[in-house]
Amino acid sequence: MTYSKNIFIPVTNLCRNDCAYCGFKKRIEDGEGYLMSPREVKSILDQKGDAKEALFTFGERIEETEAGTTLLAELGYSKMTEYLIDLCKMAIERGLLPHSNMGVIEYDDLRSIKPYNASMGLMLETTAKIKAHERSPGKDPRLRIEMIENAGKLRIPFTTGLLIGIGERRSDRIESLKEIARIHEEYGHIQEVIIQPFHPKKGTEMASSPVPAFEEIRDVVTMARKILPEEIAIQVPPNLTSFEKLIECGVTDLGGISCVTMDYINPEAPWPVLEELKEKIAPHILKERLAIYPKFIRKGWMGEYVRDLTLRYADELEDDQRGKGTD
Ligand SMILES: O=c1nc2n(C[C@H](O)[C@H](O)[C@H](O)CO)c3cc(O)ccc3cc-2c(=O)[nH]1
Ligand SMILES: C[C@H]1O[C@@H](n2cnc3c(N)ncnc32)[C@H](O)[C@@H]1O
Ligand code: MET
Ligand code: SF4
Repeated sequence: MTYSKNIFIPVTNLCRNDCAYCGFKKRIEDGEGYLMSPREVKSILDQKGDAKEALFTFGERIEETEAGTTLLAELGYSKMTEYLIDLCKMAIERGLLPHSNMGVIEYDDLRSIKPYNASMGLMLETTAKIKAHERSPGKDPRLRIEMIENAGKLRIPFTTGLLIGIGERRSDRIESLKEIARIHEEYGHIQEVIIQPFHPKKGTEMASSPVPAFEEIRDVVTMARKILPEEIAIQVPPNLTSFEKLIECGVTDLGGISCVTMDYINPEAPWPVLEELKEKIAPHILKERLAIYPKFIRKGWMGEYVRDLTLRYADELEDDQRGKGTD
């Protein structure tokens, strides 16, 4: 069972979309929306401890909102990708491998940030047209599929996944998994697929929708293991699932775990302590990995500015894990 030691940087909670389940997105008008300044980001990066990954998360395309454009301009940028590049440079200088999830962005934007990232992510969520996405143009499955394909064309090691319990049917889950398998067959860049259960958030439209039953998550994981090629890891978040009971169905990864920052998307769900994780999965072994999987390190698919750091960390992990076998 693998995991990545990360720190979570929620760069902005402004967003052009409005997903009915999301408690992360906030509005300037309500006094809760923000765009972090470089100084704020720096202060999080400086608390990194032994983390090796910086997870940059965003609401989508804030340039398309008036408040977003204004706040970016105040920092001296006209595009979020330009700002992200500077944040990635800060992370790399401090020994962190960037993994960015900006939501749906254009091919040229993706290309511009690739050199500064070890890997990137975008949840497909579902191929179905659902009510929870009716105010979210960026959740059109065609756009998401296109972006995941673009990442493949650019040889970006990629994380995607399904969000379970947002109004999709079982047949939609199967179709979504088959779609990811199809894309991977063409480009070979998917390193992991997250099976993420919906968790209700106070004050959102889906605040009283039920969480998916454990049996449903187990069913999706089991189908994922059958539909996806063996080389793709299946990830479940350890703070939202009984991951130890899913090992037999094919879960091999717990994603990013932070000792410093909380899960800003699911703030009500604290990260488990590593020692507890180890006990829970025994006799299986918990093993640290990087934001980019070994296969893609061998292929040299990381961005050029994270190459040296990636190789150094890969060596270090290999040395640590030889003999010891754990940690
Ligand atoms: O690419 C993504 N990575 C997500 N990750 C990152 C993921 O866990 C790891 O950082 C990747 O596995 C890196 O390879 C999360 C990490 C958290 O700590 C909390 C939530 C997420 C959610 C996502 C996500 O939606 N997309
Ligand atoms: C970072 C990822 O978190 C997921 N996400 C957004 N809102 C929720 C929620 N209420 N419960 C679980 N996951 C959520 C989205 O799929 C996003 O891509
Ligand atoms: N807004 C992006 C998405 O939904 C990134 C994470 S959600 C806070 O895909
Ligand atoms: S889930 Fe992502 S895209 Fe949807 S509203 Fe929240 S931040 Fe925006």
